[in-house]
Amino acid sequence: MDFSVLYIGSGQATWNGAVPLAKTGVKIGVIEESQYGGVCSNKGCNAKIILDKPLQLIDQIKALQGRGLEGVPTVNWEDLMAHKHELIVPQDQHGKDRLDKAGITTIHGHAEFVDAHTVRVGEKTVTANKIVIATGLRPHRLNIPGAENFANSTDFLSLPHMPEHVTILGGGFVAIEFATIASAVGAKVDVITRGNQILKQFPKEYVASVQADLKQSGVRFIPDMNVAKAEKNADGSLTLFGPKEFQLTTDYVLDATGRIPNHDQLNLEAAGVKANARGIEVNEYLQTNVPNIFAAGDALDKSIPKLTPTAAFESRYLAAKFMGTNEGPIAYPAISEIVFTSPRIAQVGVHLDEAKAKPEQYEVVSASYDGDWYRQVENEQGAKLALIFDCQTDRLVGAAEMANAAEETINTIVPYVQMALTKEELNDFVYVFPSIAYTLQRRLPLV
Ligand SMILES: Cc1cc2nc3c(=O)[nH]c(=O)nc-3n(C[C@H](O)[C@H](O)[C@H](O)COP(=O)(O)OP(=O)(O)OC[C@H]3O[C@@H](n4cnc5c(N)ncnc54)[C@H](O)[C@@H]3O)c2cc1C
Ligand SMILES: NC(=O)c1ccc[n+]([C@@H]2O[C@H](COP(=O)([O-])OP(=O)(O)OC[C@H]3O[C@@H](n4cnc5c(N)ncnc54)[C@H](O)[C@@H]3O)[C@@H](O)[C@H]2O)c1
Repeated sequence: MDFSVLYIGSGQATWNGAVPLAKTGVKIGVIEESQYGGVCSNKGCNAKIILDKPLQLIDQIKALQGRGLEGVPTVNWEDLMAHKHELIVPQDQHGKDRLDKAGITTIHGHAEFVDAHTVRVGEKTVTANKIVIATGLRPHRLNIPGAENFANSTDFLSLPHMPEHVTILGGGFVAIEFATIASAVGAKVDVITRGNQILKQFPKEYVASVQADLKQSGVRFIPDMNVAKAEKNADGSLTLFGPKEFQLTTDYVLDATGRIPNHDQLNLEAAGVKANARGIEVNEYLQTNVPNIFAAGDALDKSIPKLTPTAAFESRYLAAKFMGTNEGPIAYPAISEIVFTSPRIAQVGVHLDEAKAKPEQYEVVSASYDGDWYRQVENEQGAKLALIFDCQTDRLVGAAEMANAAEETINTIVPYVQMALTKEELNDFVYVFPSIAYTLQRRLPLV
């Protein structure tokens, strides 16, 4: 065999585990058809946050107008994009260097199964004892006439100039994060959804508040609309058509209707690996129905969110399994997630809406930060936190926050939920002061 372990794909689901595994002397190969490091490093989280962060700063500066700050900076999208390119373009090479340095063999090209131990890349075939499918997702494209004129998230993240009028299809993460960015940069933004709810996995109350803020800043939401076709006009604009004579002309359409697995291009049948429209089917050891073939990351059919930290966790789990240091099934910790709106919404563990629906099982301790002196320093209005306790054990099982720094608060809470601390134990920490985490402790039920 050419390799002990062969990974297909080089994203978070691969390198987090492959690098430490290679350091133990295991012979590893990685096949990547596009950029090393995968979506997050090259066309996902990292690029998005570079474009988002300065816009969040502007919001914070706006909140302090007349309170010591005068004048609001304007965004120069072209310069911001150049800054993004400067940081993101080298990621492909960094991704390859990381693998090279660990002694991993990299192969650039499209991988397809020949059989359960053999993979073809162009003219070449390679063999391995174990194979990990970590091929991720690609943008879904609406199946309607004219959809070839729509942009996807990768296009938006390299948009050279912000169009005057941006229309976004979908109400998930990409749709709402990119609507936030486009609107803050000054575009007129429409968000068209086939249902009437956006960001379904986040607390309804917080989502309604963020949506109201977006509306206030000019974003127009068009719910319950299935766009049926698009036509390109002579001036380059696009006209969308829908039922009940719906018609909308815009400069740019972003198709943010989700992401689909790449496994349909792997010739899985040759290896006999089972998969469905959601991803590769695995057991609790991330093993497919073919014993020497495993899968990790976004490529999986899984119920937990398809995110960078979950892909990285699965990658490390598989490496530990291959090293023989973890023989057990995968045991996911409390999962946290965030949507980068302004303010952010973040959560960990049991979801707030589920807790509210089951008062006999969960106690919800809600707190508003309004009036909190440290939030007044930044004049932040409307920030909210909810802590969720299990009624029987009195232990913390979840939390949600809507605030500018929600990522930091929720990260502070992640270990508490993971360790299922009691209210008393939550008070046994001494934080630096003044700080966001200290503010959080002031919101705990016993204080
Ligand atoms: C716009 C956007 C923003 C995001 N923001 C966040 C965020 O803020 N926080 C967060 O946690 N997550 C975010 N995500 C999700 C995150 O990027 C993914 O969960 C993560 O990248 C999954 O890693 P992965 O290794 O499973 O897959 P990927 O990163 O998709 O890697 C799979 C790799 O496999 C390669 N590949 C596929 N098929 C083949 C083949 N046949 N042969 C060879 N190579 C192949 C692909 O080229 C790709 O490089 C975002 C995603 C997008 C699109
Ligand atoms: N902050 C973050 O962690 C972050 C940010 C961006 C993306 N991501 C990840 O990237 C992935 C993709 O995000 P996304 O926003 O593309 O997908 P998504 O699944 O979050 O949202 C897709 C949206 O498109 C709608 N939709 C689906 N099919 C449709 C159709 N035929 N017609 C009209 N609307 C349709 C859905 O109702 C939903 O509102 C997710 O796995 C997400 O976890 C995460």
